[in-house]
Parts: sequence; structure tokens; C-alpha cells
Amino acid sequence: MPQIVVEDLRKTYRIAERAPGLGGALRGLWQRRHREVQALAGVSFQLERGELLGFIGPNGAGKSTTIKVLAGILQPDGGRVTVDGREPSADRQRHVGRIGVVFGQRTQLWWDLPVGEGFDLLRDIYRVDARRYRATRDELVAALQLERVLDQPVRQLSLGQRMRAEIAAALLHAPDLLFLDEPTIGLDAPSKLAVRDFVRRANRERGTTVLLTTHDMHDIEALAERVIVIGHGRVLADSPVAALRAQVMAERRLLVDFAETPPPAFTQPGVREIAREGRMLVLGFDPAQVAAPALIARIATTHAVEDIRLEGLAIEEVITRFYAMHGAAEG
Ligand SMILES: Nc1ncnc2c1ncn2[C@@H]1O[C@H](COP(=O)(O)OP(=O)(O)OP(=O)(O)O)[C@@H](O)[C@H]1O
Repeated sequence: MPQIVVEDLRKTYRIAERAPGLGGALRGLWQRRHREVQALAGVSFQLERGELLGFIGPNGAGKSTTIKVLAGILQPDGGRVTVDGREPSADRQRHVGRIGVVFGQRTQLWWDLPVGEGFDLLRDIYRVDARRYRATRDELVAALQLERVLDQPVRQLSLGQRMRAEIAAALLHAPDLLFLDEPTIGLDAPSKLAVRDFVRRANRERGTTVLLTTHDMHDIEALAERVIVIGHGRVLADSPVAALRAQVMAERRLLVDFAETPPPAFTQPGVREIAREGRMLVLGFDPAQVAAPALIARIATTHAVEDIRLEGLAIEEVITRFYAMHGAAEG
């Protein structure tokens, strides 16, 4: 049975509206006007134990709302959600003891308390057995290189240090399910790598299930095998990253540097010549018709070549094209 089951999840926010000016403020006293924002319009997906899912979409697509529902912070208007068989918002107390949540934009630690003391408070809140707590904390502190900041108040930490402390805080009670909402936002390159490396290890070595939202497509490329793309509160795609790439890229490019003058015409079904310059030939091919390794092998065995490079579309561009194809830009 999947660890997470989400079926036809719906959530609409009501926002109080006020007409401008003093007149508007006065009218608002007895006549409240509301505007509705449909954040989730029927989201369904499942997640198996041990998976690492990239949950992506443009701003305002409904990613954080989904995570808040899954974490039991927000009650949905419709649909069904179960996590390990529990209904998050109905069974909140038990639920939060079994999951870890990191919101990149918010802290769950205490701003003025030293990191280590914040960790101890979480031990008490989650009622973690003292011995088990010490073992988990020491392991997390070492893995996330937090030794030097344990006695520093959270407000003094750099963003990278704080994010590593947040991830440790979310895992102190050893949950086997982790929700990460933009954990690399604003981090410099080394800090991003450290976070990615830790998340990958937690997933591969400990089997922690991870649901990750991010706008950094390098996170997706480095970590996720499967992605769900959401836009306007709906699932637009749920597929392996490679399949998404294939869906967007009708044609791939192969750049070949020949050791001598390239053959005058390069013909093969599904392959066309795009350009030639000196000894370099640019070929375009349809990945559904021609497998890249077979094409490379054929060229390399029939001609003297110096170099062959497959031109990959950067994942950022793949996703941008996908959003454009589905009219999913920010709404
Ligand atoms: N508390 C709230 N009250 C009113 N509207 C909200 C609230 N939270 C979110 N929304 C609206 O719901 C929609 C979905 O927001 P959500 O935060 O889930 O998107 P997101 O995909 O996480 O976006 P981002 O990538 O910008 O973080 C947006 O239109 C947003 O303005």
C-alpha cells in the first residue's frame, strides 16, 4: 500500500476584500466582501515508501498548500488524503510525531535560543526517548556539520547554517517521511550541495521517503527520479524526469567532430543534418525513433571521429517549455 494517497484534493481560500479609501473601510464594517482563490482543484497522486518525489510548478501552483494539507496544518475542502493510513488533519498529534517538515521560508527553531537548546526542546515536544535522541542528534549534527553552531542563537546563523539546522530539527524524532518545501532557496552553491547530498543519503541509505518542492531544477536533476508538475491547482504531469524531457524535446542534437572531412550526406531514418562547419556536423534526431547510444555507436564505428557530444537541453529549459505547453505560467 502506498505511504501517501491523495485523491481529488481541493482547497479554496477566501480572502476578505476591501474597497479602497475611507468609504471602503466604512462599508467593510458591515458588509464584508470576499474573493475566492482555488489553490487545489482536484489533485491526485500516490507516493510509495522510500520514494524521492520532486513536486514542482510555477509560483502559486498549489505546492505549499498540498504540503500543508499533507502535514496536517491545513484542512482540505474536499478529497481524501492518507499518510501511512492516517488522515493528517484529523489525527494531527500522532501525525506530526511521524513526519518531518521543513519550510525553507520559515523557521521551526526558536530565534533567540541556541541551536542545541532548540533541539532539546523538540526532544521534549516529540517525547523522544533520551538515549535515542542523543544518538539521532549526534548523527545529524555530524552529517550536517552543525558542531560549531550548536551554542549559537538561531538568529545569528547564516542562511546555509540555518537550513542545515532546520533539516536536523525536522529529523530529530526519526520520522521516515520528510516534506521539504524549498529547502535550497537562497543558499549558495556549497550549501545547496550539502543539503542535496544529505537528502540523497537520507533517502538512499535510510529509506526516508521525501517529497521535495523546489524552483531549483538542479535539485530535481540531482535528486528526483520522478516528478509531479502542478499548475493552477492540478497535476499536469506525473512521470520520470527522463519521460518529461522526452515529452518536451521532439528532437535531440548530436554534435560530431570528424577526424577528416565529414561524409557529404548523412542519411538515416529519423536523423537529419542541421548544420556543418568545417569538420563538425550537427545532427538532429527523434529520440522516439532513434536511440542515442545506437546512433553514436554507428557513427563511431563507420567514421574516424574525434569527439561526439549529445546536446542536452538544460532541465530548466525543459521545465520552462513544459509550463509554456500547458499554459501553466504563474496564475
Ligand atoms: N493563506 C492563504 N490565503 C489566501 N490565499 C492563499 C493562501 N495561501 C496560498 N494562497 C493562494 O493559493 C494559491 C496557491 O498557493 P501555494 O502557496 O500553494 O502555491 P505554491 O505552488 O507553493 O507557490 P510558490 O512556488 O510561489 O511557493 C496561490 O494563488 C496563493 O496566492
